[in-house]
Amino acid sequence: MTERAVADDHALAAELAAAAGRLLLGVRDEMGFADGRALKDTGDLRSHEYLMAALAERCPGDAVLSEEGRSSVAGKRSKGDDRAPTRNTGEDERLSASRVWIIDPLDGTREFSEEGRRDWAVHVALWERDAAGAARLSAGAVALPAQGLTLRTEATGGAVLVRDDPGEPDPVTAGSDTARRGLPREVPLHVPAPDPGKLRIAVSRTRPPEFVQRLAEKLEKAVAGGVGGRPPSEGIDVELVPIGSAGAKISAVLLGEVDAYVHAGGQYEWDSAAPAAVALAAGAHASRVDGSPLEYNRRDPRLPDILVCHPVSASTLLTGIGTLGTGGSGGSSPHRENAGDSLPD
Ligand SMILES: Nc1ncnc2c1ncn2[C@@H]1O[C@H](COP(=O)(O)O)[C@@H](OP(=O)(O)O)[C@H]1O
Ligand SMILES: [Mg+2]
Repeated sequence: MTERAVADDHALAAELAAAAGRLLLGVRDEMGFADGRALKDTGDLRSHEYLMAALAERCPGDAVLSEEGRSSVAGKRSKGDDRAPTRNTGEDERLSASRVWIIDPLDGTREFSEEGRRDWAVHVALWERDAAGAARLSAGAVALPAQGLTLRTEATGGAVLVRDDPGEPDPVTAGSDTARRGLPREVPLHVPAPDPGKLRIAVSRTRPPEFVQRLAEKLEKAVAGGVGGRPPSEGIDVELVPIGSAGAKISAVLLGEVDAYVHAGGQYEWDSAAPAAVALAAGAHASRVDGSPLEYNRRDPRLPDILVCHPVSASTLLTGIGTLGTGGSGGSSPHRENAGDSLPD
């Protein structure tokens, strides 16, 4: 059963992601950074509870898959908060639902707990199956609360960048965001093309896949097809850029701060659903590292690898990954489900 409580799922996703982001900034202010473990747990749990309650109120009847609602952490507690997390929709009900919200209440939990870091995010995505059975991510929003930004899909099919508060100087977002001040509150978001002959690839700060270094070396020597207009086999100047949070890395691609995000070796649907929805709406390439589509709302939520980039770079990166021989996920095939996925923080 589906009861629609809102006219615009895109606006709702952005509203909830941004509100959870404000809540998380408040948790940082309230707790400080002395006890990182407690800060991470409290942030995870409070954002989860906020989003679960908001979705139950605004979209009763929709299913929800949250990182923090997994049955495996049903007994998880945070210091100072002794409630168990609200559970996700049951698996069978979720798999037969036509609308499923896939949320990561705090992506980049580790960075959230480190003072001064801005690379953490809130992810809110909507997966829908239509009457003909076709499934897709239909809406998504990624809030970057410490950067004062939300990236979201919109009803007309594109994506927009929303600045939290264009008028007010914000000490947290001062720094590199100064140049953005004075821009309109909402601007269309289109993935920028890379500079010719250059590729900045975002990787995990703490778990960069081993094969990405080899990919960089391969691309620097020669490539099967040119990047950004550079002729084939000239080689590319590759820079690996460590950033925390899948949402922050994919946002960095869409904001032109890097040119690609490559990950393998473990991740879950909630880590990529919202940023992939926004990336696709912004005209980016987003796929598994073997080029197959990202699929969501499956029984097993592991989705261990991803490539996001401008379409002009996709074949070069996919070909480069393919020639490494191990597949992107560090095993015999990029599709190998890594039974050893480490549990997120
Ligand atoms: N090998 C792995 N196994 C499981 N999850 C992983 C993973 N590598 C990264 N992730 C998850 O992907 C998100 C981004 O990671 P990173 O910052 O290292 O790129 C994090 O989500 P959370 O912060 O929500 O736990 C992290 O837990
Ligand atoms: Mg995550």
